[in-house]
Amino acid sequence: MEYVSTRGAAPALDFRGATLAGLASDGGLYLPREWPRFSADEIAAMAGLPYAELAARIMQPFIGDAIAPERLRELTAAAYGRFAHAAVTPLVQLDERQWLLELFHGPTLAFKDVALQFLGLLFEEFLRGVDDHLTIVGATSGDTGSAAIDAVAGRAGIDIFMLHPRGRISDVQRRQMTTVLADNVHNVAIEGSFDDAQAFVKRMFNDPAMAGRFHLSAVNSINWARLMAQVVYYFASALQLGAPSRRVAFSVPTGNFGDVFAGYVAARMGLPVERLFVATNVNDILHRALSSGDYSASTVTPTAAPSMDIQVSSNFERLLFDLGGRNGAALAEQMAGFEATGAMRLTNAQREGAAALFASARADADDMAGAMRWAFEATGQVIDPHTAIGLHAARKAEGLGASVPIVTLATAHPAKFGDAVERATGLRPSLPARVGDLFERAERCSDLPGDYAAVADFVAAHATRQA
Ligand SMILES: Cc1ncc(COP(=O)(O)O)c(C=O)c1O
Ligand SMILES: N[C@@H](CCOP(=O)(O)O)C(=O)O
Repeated sequence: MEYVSTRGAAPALDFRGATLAGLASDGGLYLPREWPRFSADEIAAMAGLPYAELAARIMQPFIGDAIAPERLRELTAAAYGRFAHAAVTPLVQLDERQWLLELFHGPTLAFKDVALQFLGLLFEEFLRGVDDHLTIVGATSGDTGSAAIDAVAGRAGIDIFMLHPRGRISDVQRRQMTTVLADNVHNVAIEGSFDDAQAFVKRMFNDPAMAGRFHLSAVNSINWARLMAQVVYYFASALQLGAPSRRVAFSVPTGNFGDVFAGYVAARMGLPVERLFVATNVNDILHRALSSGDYSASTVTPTAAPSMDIQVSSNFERLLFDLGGRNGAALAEQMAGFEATGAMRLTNAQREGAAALFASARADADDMAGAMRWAFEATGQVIDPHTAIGLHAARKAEGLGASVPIVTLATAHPAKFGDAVERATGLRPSLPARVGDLFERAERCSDLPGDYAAVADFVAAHATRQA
């Protein structure tokens, strides 16, 4: 399988190249040249497969001959063997129509583990026996950071630098990163928002002084391999609910548009997805873009769902590229306009294409707390604030046939956001034993100003090997 950049100017790469590169050299994001498709019979034949086997089946067409099928099955078995639930991503029924897809049974309690446990193994696989060293630079609003650090801490041939916005993530999220003291892990708290951190990361990939000197790589969802692994749980849940004979809708708490784009990919591969609900908090650029075509960033407002406090959604570019006829030059121009002014309008083709599958909803603080309360009081489920935003959208969903179930992606364990859950429900969820004595451990983190040069100097000073 060949991968092309959304901005059309970077060289096409194979799966290994796209995974190790992360971001394309023209500033674009890699996508497969075409979508592999499964027939209804092929999808039906996947029903009942163990998760690791299903993952290998779904991902093989994207990976091609970069990894042999037997080896891929070994890697997925190792990645998903670390999950605390035998089903890996179990489904829980809330009422006749509403379901939760629990994605937080991995080591760091958020959906990011599903892709990052696998990506850590992929990096190791691709670096084995070659003289190479990766300098991973990432940005996190709380969950990607801990999942990526867990996946690569102590691995040979890798340094990881993880930027988070100081004071804007929960204590559990921060400690899950800063208490990992492996030599190859560097946590950096910057002054500013997640968007600032993400902008520094992207700038570094396009800074010859850094990209020419280090083999930079990405663990954020700008890396295609992240999204590919997230496609699997759409298939897993839909199959359990009767796909391919039955259509299924999903409601996805959304920030960087990675998770919901994985749902779009599942639909392009043949999964009968009736609708994808893009659920945002008050940082609602995606809701505005999908409902009125206005993609304009404003200041990030801190909320009780901090992982979704995002205004510049990296993966939206992938959707605009795919819906806009895959014209890299036109998209590069559209994105350059956005980068210069902070605003852009979707074209008619992009709006109409999106409207065929996506709908959107925005939840404010009361909506979010209300959904947490409803889940607890009506169904006995304690859910986290991000999941609550998805559930709010799912419960408001209109225009779906009576037989269509709605699956809300439960993206984080409620104990990661204990204060907000307790405020809404009166119950404080306890941390699962697998995260250990998080609050007893020492922390290590460097504070930096919200300044690109300071971040680049820090990475250059601490990276252990140049390219
Ligand atoms: C708990 C949680 N829910 C939802 C999201 C949004 O996912 P995405 O950025 O893929 O849209 C994130 C962060 O990405 C998150 O950490
Ligand atoms: N919510 C994320 C933000 C980064 O998203 P990613 O999926 O692009 O890595 C986080 O928790 O860090």
